[in-house]
Amino acid sequence: METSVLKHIGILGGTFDPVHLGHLTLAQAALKECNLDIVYFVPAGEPPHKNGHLITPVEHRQKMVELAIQKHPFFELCNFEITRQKPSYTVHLLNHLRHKLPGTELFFILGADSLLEIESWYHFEELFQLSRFIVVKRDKSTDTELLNRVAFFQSEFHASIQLIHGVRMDVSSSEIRSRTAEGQSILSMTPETVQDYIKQHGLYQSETKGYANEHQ
Ligand SMILES: Nc1ncnc2c1ncn2[C@@H]1O[C@H](COP(=O)(O)OP(=O)(O)OP(=O)(O)O)[C@@H](O)[C@H]1O
Ligand SMILES: O=C(O)c1ccc[n+]([C@@H]2O[C@H](COP(=O)([O-])O)[C@@H](O)[C@H]2O)c1
Repeated sequence: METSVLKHIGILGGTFDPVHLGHLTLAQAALKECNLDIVYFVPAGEPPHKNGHLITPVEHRQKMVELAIQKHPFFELCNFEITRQKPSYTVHLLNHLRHKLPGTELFFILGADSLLEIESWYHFEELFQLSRFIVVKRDKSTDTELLNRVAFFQSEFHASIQLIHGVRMDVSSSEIRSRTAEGQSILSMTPETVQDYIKQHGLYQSETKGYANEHQ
């Protein structure tokens, strides 16, 4: 899409190991409710905080995102964090987009679980100056906890945070990985094209390893 006509750009960063319907629902809800022109999906080359499991090589994660969004006219892949310096700090991504896309408003999209941890992110105060935030509640946080944090970020850092309610999709990448490892179905958790890719490449065969068999 021609970037000069874009005014409101949504950015959904993630490990996407693998991408799933929760991500797509989140992006769709943000697009609609916040009048975004486009949502960029940004796979993290080296996710700063994901050290619980071995991350699948980014080429696979990127390909699965491409397959998941290929038919959606307002979703696009942004490969900035794949090609650039590691680890994938969001402050670098947002600074890059600010310079590349002057005159546009950036909206970083994230689940409430991520917002509640944002103070541990690299240069987190700067994030609130660079972008607005769109946050959707997942399952763990209570409303009070979330609302308190939002109020704190607004008063302390002049953050612009828009909460989206009523979008609830209880699916996670970790559940897909563990179900795949146990040989259970992941039907209706991620698009069919992604399910086929996971099968074809033998991803997530063991619970502790994210690597494809071909990389072991
Ligand atoms: N089901 C969901 N509903 C709302 N937001 C989600 C959902 N799944 C992921 N997100 C958000 O999408 C972003 C990227 O998520 P990520 O790629 O880490 O997926 P994940 O399902 O959380 O992975 P994992 O289970 O491995 O922790 C984060 O901001 C996260 O909060
Ligand atoms: O910048 C940071 O320090 C930072 C720390 C944790 C997560 N992030 C970003 O938050 C997004 C979601 O991360 P994750 O780990 O839930 O996939 C993704 O774009 C990460 O790069 C960013």
